Amino acid sequence: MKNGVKIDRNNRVIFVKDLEKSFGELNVLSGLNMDLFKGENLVVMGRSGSGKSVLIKVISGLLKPDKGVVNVLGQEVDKISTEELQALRLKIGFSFQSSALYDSMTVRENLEFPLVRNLKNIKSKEVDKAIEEVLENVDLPQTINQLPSELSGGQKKRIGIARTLILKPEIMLYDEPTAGLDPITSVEINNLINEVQQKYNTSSLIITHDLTCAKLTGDRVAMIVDGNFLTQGSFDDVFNTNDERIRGFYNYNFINDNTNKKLNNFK
Ligand SMILES: Nc1ncnc2c1ncn2[C@@H]1O[C@H](COP(=O)(O)OP(=O)(O)OP(=O)(O)O)[C@@H](O)[C@H]1O
Repeated sequence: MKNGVKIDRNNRVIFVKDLEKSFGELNVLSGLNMDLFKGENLVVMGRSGSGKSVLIKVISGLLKPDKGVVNVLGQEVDKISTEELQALRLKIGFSFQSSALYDSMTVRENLEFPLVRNLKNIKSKEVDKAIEEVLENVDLPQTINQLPSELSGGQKKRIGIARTLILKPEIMLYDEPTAGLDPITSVEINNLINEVQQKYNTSSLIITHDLTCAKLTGDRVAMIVDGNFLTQGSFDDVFNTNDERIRGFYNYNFINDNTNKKLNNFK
């Protein structure tokens, strides 16, 4: 148990079995198996082009698998209707690098948008309450009337996460949550990911190259090599290995990012 978070290993919110996905001659995922348990943060790492984003896209129904089972909250994403998939997606929060805020809208308007678009009958009092609550939870209530241009990179990221959380998703998918942030802000975002896990009881899949992020947020870390998870376990279990493919990933990360190294030693 991490920070009072309970992981229910009898409840798999996502399970992927023997997943295969190719593009022409390129085999990206070849028989991948994955479980995400209720309340768990699972970090998926792997070299650029190893198929991490493809995995997220298959799980969210944006790409069809060639073979295998992809079950999300009890439903097989490639077998359900478009309407069912839309309803399922409402239970999944996407925090992608591309999910930028609308520049011409205030923080309030940015947060209001997903609510009124997805919950047609919501009353304005409920909207106000939800906005207030989510801003408290990301620790930015004072920004409510500001424009994105008036926020720091870290604040924008927090509001982006708030915009996802406002629909109270059961699963969060984070794609490179700390990319482009300075090391201190990255640690703040990592802490926020853990707070979200606690406060919203979400299960999260976190795709990252950032070892500090993996160490701080991951209850379990999995490494994709050659289209499948080569290994998975605690951060220390995964990286405490002589396997050159994993040692290489680890060493390369530190050689190329001394700040991460300092932060990691600091923990
Ligand atoms: N729609 C597509 N059509 C053709 N090839 C694709 C498509 N989507 C992904 N690929 C290929 O699949 C491979 C895996 O891509 P993916 O984006 O999943 O990598 P990644 O592990 O997320 O990389 P990065 O860490 O750089 O984001 C790449 O070689 C990519 O070019």
